[in-house]
Amino acid sequence: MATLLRGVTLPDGTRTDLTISDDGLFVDEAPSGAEVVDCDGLIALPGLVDVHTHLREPGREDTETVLSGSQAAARGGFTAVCAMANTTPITDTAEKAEHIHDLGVRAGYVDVTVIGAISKGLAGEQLAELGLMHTSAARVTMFSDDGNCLMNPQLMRRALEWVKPFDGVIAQHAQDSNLAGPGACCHEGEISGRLGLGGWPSVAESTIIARDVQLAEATGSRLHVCHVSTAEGVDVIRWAKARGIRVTAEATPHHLLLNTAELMGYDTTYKVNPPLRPDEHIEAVRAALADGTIDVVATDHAPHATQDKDHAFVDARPGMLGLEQALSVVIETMVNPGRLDWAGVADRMSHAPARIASLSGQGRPLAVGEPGNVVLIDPERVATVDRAASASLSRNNPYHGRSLPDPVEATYLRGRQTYRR
Ligand SMILES: NC(=O)N[C@@H](CC(=O)O)C(=O)O
Ligand SMILES: [Zn+2]
Ligand SMILES: [Zn+2]
Repeated sequence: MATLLRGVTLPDGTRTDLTISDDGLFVDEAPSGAEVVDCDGLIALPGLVDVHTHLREPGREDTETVLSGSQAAARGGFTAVCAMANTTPITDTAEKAEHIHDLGVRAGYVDVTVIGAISKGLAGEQLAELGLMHTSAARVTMFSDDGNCLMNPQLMRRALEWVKPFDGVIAQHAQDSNLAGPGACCHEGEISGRLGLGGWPSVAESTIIARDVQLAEATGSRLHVCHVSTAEGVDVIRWAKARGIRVTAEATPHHLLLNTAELMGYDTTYKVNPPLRPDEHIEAVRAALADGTIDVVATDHAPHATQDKDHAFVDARPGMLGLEQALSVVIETMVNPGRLDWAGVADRMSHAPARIASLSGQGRPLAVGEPGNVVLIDPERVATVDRAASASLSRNNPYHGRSLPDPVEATYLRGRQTYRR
């Protein structure tokens, strides 16, 4: 059915009517019989795009399926997510990529784009079927061993060379475990010492980024840096961009809001890779997102079962949820303090991620002739996060009990409503 969003405010502040036709495109005139939605006080953003989502299907459907993760994404205002390759089995062949692509189409809540593994089995030894995954029906353009850092520089170089002809991108989980203390699970510093937890120094991140941007320069290929969490990492990316190296980077909501002190109670909800950092790093990440050194916000939505989190801190699985509160955290940390305006949010959470993932029908302007992908938000609304009130099958929500913006009123994927409060 056609939809008329009456009196909605665009990211640039202008007020207008937006109409989406039956066939899912923005059009000039509302056909008779269009559903009219009163958008007084609401802002329309282009549907959000997440370049870093963990759906756990196949393998751990008890923690997330393509369907449940897609529903969580729609609730968070997303119209597209990119599904990471560290499922069971690993997404390292064309056939496995097509399977996940099909599940995404069948679910129908968001466009699910498949990220392929760089190395077979994420083992870091041999390249996966990069070319075949790209030419498959899944049209994979982004590859990542996320969960593991691709350590072998030779393999990294080859992967960058492989994807260059089709302008693919290699996404790196930059974390050198050779620099980590035994059982590392906390930022290396005062708190890791007090808690007796193994530490990840910030240079474990920045030294890998430094290596990889130089390989990207040497090959002329595109590198994307996952979950940048350190001031040193930001500095290297800023240097690389100034040189014209083709590097993009993401920040997660949790690294924008939460600091190392969350670990003081040994609550394993806060165990994540890379670890939560002290305030000076959070400030560097926020500043980099504001000035564009970090291109996008990506959730790193990482669902885990309670029984996989209910362990001593060192043994619990790392990762936390992100899809449903990503925009809330960006409003709290970037918009409300005046560091990003709504056009900036549209860029960091829709336009730029769609460009990185080569999604031609996503991240487009809210304009006649474009696909009707849109999220309606109430910028004033605030609520207490309840981990039980979630479309995700997992409950490792790090924002549980916090008062945060609660903006998402409705999400439309090519004109079809995929979420309504
Ligand atoms: N972020 C995490 O701590 N965990 C992720 C993997 C990853 O993003 O590295 C997961 O798959 O659970
Ligand atoms: Zn990672
Ligand atoms: Zn991840």
